[in-house]
Amino acid sequence: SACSSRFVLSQMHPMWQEPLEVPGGERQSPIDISIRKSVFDPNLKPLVTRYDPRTCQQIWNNGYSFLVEYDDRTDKSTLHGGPLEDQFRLCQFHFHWGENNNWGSEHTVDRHLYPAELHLVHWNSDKYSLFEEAVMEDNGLAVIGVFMKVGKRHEGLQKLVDALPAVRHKDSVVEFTKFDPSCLLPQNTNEYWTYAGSLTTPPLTEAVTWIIMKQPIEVSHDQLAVFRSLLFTSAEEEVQKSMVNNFRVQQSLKDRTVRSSFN
Ligand SMILES: COc1ccc([C@H]2OC(=S)NC2=O)c(OC)c1
Ligand SMILES: [Zn+2]
Repeated sequence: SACSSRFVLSQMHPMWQEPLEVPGGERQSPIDISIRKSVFDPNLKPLVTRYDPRTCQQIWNNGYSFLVEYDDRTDKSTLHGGPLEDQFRLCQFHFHWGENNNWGSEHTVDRHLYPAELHLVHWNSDKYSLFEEAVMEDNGLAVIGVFMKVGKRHEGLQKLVDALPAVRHKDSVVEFTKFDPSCLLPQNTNEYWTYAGSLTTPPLTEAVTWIIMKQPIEVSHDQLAVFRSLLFTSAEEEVQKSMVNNFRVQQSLKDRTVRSSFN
């Protein structure tokens, strides 16, 4: 699918150096979400996700995370509502995690770190015709962030976990079909925070309307351990590096307000 835009991601390497200045740099992600500083907005609508598992295509290890990629050539898997004015098309989801269960998420809530964070990536198909176009526009992307905490095994995630050994190395791809990503959403999707932000890896473009779920999902310790068995490095490289700590450091809120859909 277009949304992986291989040229961009392939230039990344695990410990990419943070660029000192990002063009604009007024709305960078991730951030710490301060509950008491967020502002309740009663006009925020419920989120509406309509995902068709038949659009699920493959899993790709891009050397920074692993992406589950969807066919985004038609409006079959979509997101609208919440803070969004337009309809957005699902193109991929991926995760960020740590080397242990003490850290790994990109966003934090009152400085609380989760062991991992899921990103469901959508682009504005009302205004643009390709992910590559949308990624350069300030209303181009909508990413749903879901925190993951260690607890009971997540049955829906297990199908994905079982496929990961096939994409252990950077640039490996495996067919992966009929997966409904709504099974990875918490049961309550009406409580979320939303703010204007950016991609958290190069190109770091300030194109993302963030929708961060208040309720985390539970996954087991063993399921997270399989994430950590992935490698940043390709099969040819002599020194293999575990794919862990693939998260960006927190960015300044600057002149932004985080809104909440709940009081
Ligand atoms: C070119 O496509 C990209 C590039 C980077 C990211 C990073 O930004 C966030 S958010 N997570 C990431 O890993 C991306 O995710 C939507 C998509
Ligand atoms: Zn991400």
